[in-house]
Amino acid sequence: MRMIAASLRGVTKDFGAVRGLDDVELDFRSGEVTVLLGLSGSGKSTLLRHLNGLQSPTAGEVSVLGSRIDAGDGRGLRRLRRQVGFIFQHFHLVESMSVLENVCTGRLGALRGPRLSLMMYPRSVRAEAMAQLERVGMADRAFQRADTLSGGQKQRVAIARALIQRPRILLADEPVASLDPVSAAEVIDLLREIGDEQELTVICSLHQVRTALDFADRIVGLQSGRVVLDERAAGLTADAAFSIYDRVAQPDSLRRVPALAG
Ligand SMILES: Nc1ncnc2c1ncn2[C@@H]1O[C@H](COP(=O)(O)OP(=O)(O)OP(=O)(O)O)[C@@H](O)[C@H]1O
Repeated sequence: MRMIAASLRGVTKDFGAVRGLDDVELDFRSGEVTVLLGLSGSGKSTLLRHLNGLQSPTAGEVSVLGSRIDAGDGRGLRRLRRQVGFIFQHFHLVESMSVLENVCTGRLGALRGPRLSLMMYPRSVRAEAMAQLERVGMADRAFQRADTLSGGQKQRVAIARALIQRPRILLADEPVASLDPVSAAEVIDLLREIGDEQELTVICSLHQVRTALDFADRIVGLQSGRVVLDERAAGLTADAAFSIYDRVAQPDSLRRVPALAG
């Protein structure tokens, strides 16, 4: 029986009059790859941000690795966050820094004081950053500036930066949305391989339904902040997965907070 790595209990998130998440109840099992599907605005990013404490729920509880991430003090939150890697659509690398230094920044949370250059990182961190770059196939680019890389290469570096944190959970918010199909497939394959090797709990939002079915162990479909589908990927047909998009009405059907609805 797999442990629960993270859970949301009755999580609702309101942004003023807009409900971003609506009574979400989910457990994420350790070592499992879950893909979040849903239209733009359905709440995928909001859900991911709740799992690393970037956002707090309006109601409900979020637990990560056995601790409440929504209710901890600053120190507890930082400790938990170190175990949760985050990969973004637009990579969020420091473009003017070398690839190697970008990866080293993934360790900043565990080091005291600022690091103004690569040589200010301990040798052990630099060696580990290089090992992570080897793992993602980017070691030969270590001393290049990040802004000289292609999108697929940047995402590999961003993965290495997340891995140097030694996370137990890896969150990925549309990690291939900015990539060409070949680079996207390579990045998805890499995430799956690394997830399996390191027994990471991976929670990833995607817009590519067929890729999601190949990549994931489990598919969660969101619609206007609600979970409308929660199935093992292996038992799910593409038609059933696509149906979460069919069932949605017009984009202006964003659910309103009842008390404020006109
Ligand atoms: N900081 C915010 N302030 C106000 N509204 C927000 C904020 N963040 C999200 N929302 C709203 O919450 C809802 C869910 O947004 P979210 O970004 O989670 O959707 P998404 O499924 O990730 O969309 P996409 O696929 O475009 O990234 C949307 O209606 C969005 O406009």
